[in-house]
Amino acid sequence: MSDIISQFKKIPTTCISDAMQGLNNLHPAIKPLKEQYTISGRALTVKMPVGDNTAVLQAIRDAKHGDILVIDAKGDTYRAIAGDFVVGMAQTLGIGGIVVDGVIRDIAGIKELNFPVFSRGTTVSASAKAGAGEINVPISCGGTAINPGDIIVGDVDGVVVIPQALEQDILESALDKMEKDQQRSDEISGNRKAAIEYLDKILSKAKK
Ligand SMILES: O=C([O-])CC(=O)C(=O)O
Ligand SMILES: [Mg+2]
Repeated sequence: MSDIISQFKKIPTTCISDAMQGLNNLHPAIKPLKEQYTISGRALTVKMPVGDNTAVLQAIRDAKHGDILVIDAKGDTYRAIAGDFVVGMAQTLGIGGIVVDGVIRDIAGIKELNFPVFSRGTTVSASAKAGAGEINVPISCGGTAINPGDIIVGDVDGVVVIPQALEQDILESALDKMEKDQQRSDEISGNRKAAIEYLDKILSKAKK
């Protein structure tokens, strides 16, 4: 895992989101299949028509080790973009995780694989393999623009996208935010006097 990818992996998505003024998070309905799943890697983007997962298979075939498949399935919740067989192949070929603005199926089998999938949930019906779709093009996923190579970080709170051109600056601000959050908790949590002082300070500033 490259250095910047492993550094982002240690930062909660909430701090990364704060470093981007809350602008680049996917729709919060896109959640990990298991709470403990985390992902951090570069986006291999997939644009597919509703109900045709050919481009997902192409992306799995072409992915580099550690890539995160980010799939624009238009928010469709009727046709699964993959089940345990397709997800198993993604795992076998070294993909780092799957994020989809859509749904999956065979979730008992996918949970057994222990492979991180973030989706809108599950369904029963599969997609056709009709040959449409594109990979490695700019997409919109969960209401957010994503370009191939952007950094994707996901955890129990959701998924954030770090645009490639800004990644070093965002890393620094997110690390700073994480440290400040920790300091604030250490000083204030469980301390009644410090909590009242903190609230009074924020409230008086907000009401000016
Ligand atoms: O084959 C598909 O597209 C979906 C499926 O059931 C699997 O991957 O197990
Ligand atoms: Mg299946």
